[in-house]
Amino acid sequence: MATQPRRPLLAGNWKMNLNHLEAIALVQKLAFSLEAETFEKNDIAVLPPFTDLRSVQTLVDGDKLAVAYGSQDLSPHDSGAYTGDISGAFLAKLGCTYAVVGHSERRQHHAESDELVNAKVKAALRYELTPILCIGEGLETRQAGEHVSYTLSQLDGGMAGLSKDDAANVVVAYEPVWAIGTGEVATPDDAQEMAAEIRSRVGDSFSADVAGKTRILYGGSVKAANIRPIMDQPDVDGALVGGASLDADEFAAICRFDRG
Ligand SMILES: O=C[C@H](O)COP(=O)(O)O
Repeated sequence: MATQPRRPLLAGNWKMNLNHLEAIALVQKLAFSLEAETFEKNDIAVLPPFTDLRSVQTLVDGDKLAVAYGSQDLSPHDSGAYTGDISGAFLAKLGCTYAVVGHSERRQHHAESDELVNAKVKAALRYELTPILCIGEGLETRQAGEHVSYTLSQLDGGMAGLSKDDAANVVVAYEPVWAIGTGEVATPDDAQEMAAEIRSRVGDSFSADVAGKTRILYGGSVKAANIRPIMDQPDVDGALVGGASLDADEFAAICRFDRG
């Protein structure tokens, strides 16, 4: 296996789970159960609901924790008459490092198009938030053998119009929809196939240098028991974890992953 130049990222997407008090308890337990060496080798992040972010910020700042945090979405706009939306400016002020963009649940339940996702990627970058751009095919698309073209089309749409510098700051999360919350985990070969395709397309669209820097995560039913063979794939640089990130001990075990 080739030497990995990219720093692994293990990110826990809590989705619409855990209130701000539960958030404090989980982040405390996570941070204090992980060893310093885990934070030295891997980037660890939690992605709570918006309403938890101020509490997480206060905890992380107050106790000088090495856990990063971010949002699950953001507005494509900076400010104004957009009732219910949250600006990247607000998230940056709260100390967020990351913003998830284009999660399949937003694409499904909020009809988010590639154009909107692209605008959100750009909004995150305007505020120096690292977008975690989610892409991935549904079951029918995979069964039709069109998963590569479908997923790369989402990648092209999400990263359209970025400069090379901005593109290098995007984290791409490949999340096959059929593996999300289903217990159906993609095989390590599936994850590697798509991660390699994504890296290759980033190289074609931007440059080999950008492709070499781009972190590509796998997401979909990741648990401590199945992360190793997925993370052993040369183009997989981490995981976007849903359900298993709601349990501090389980997520800590995932975070301890060592690429070796
Ligand atoms: O963002 C996380 C993914 O949707 C994966 O969720 P899951 O680990 O519960 O399958």
